[in-house]
Amino acid sequence: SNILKRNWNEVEPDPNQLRWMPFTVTKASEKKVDFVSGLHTICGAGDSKSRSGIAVHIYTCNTSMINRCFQNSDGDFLIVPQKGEILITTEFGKMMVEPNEICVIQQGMRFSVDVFGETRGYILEVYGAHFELPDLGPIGANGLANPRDFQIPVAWFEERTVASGYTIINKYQGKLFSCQQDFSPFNVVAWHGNYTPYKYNLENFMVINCVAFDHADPSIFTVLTAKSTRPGVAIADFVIFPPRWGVADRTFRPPYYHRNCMSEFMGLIKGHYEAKEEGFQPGGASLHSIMTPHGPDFDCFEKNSTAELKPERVAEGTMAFMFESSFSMAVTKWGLETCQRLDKSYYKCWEPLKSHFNPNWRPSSK
Ligand SMILES: O=C(O)Cc1cc(O)ccc1O
Ligand SMILES: [Fe+2]
Repeated sequence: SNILKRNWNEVEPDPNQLRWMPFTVTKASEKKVDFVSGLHTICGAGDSKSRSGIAVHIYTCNTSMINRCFQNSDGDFLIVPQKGEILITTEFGKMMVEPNEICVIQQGMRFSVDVFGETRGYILEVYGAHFELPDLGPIGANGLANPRDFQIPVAWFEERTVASGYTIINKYQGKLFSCQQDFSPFNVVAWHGNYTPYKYNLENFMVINCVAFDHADPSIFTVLTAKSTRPGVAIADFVIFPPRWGVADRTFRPPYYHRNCMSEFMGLIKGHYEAKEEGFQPGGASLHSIMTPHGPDFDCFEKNSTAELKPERVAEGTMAFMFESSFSMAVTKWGLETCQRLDKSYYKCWEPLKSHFNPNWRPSSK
């Protein structure tokens, strides 16, 4: 696997807007790749040793893990399947996780992944913090991701001897180690407590959006957050762009053009992202780094500069998401070179932008 080996300085920093075409899934007939051998680190920052930082990984695989399991000693994994469901066996039981669902496997939990064909997804890893629901503030008692919709495994065990050897793979300080034993580690008969893996279906997200004017900060779409010690500044937020109604008056409804103090790594589970109908594809990704300008492409800008502002469905049939972090992320050599999926013409999507500013325009007195 292409797990980050040593540091975040393998390649020169690149502040440009970056976009990746869908990451390649190797065919099983060419080469068998399982969840662990198909893990690739694309970007991140910080360090698991000081318990501070994050990493974003892409997994692409075609084969189940057989008599092997994985344990991450460095942090928690938030897994976002994009293609193919994954059956995760953990010490707590099993979870089937499909695209449009997400799951969290915390630090140290051993798990094995079965797949059922070509499989791809995204992983947000945080060192030294756990994911939690965001504070709802003035939203109050309920909304966004509700606790009732999180599912945890039912205890399941096997007492299985593996004479040929069962391999435990341990990610420790960014490197993979392995050891062998002659039995399955999933021999936990019962458990209690609340340190468990869990999954969540993104369809259950109770979307809150602007109903008067202006474009709400997408933090309103936060599903889970890994908080830092500074209130309001997350280590990382997992944010989604679900199907919803757009009704704002006197407003350019798509995402605004902006630079900001967060790194925005985006992926697409299905459909089209509202700010980029073309080019940003399911199974691909983009990274807009701290203070790097970005926003809708030319086509989106033109369409929405003249569109009549009637109520309309936004993002129907799609699910884009963002790993948003206060860390300034480095991109790995795999991300920039080895994967060969970098879209070198990404910047061209903004080149035709024209100014529509008319200094003589006045609000009409209707
Ligand atoms: O950049 C993006 O596409 C993500 C995003 C969406 C939005 O609606 C407002 C701000 C923002 O960063
Ligand atoms: Fe943004």
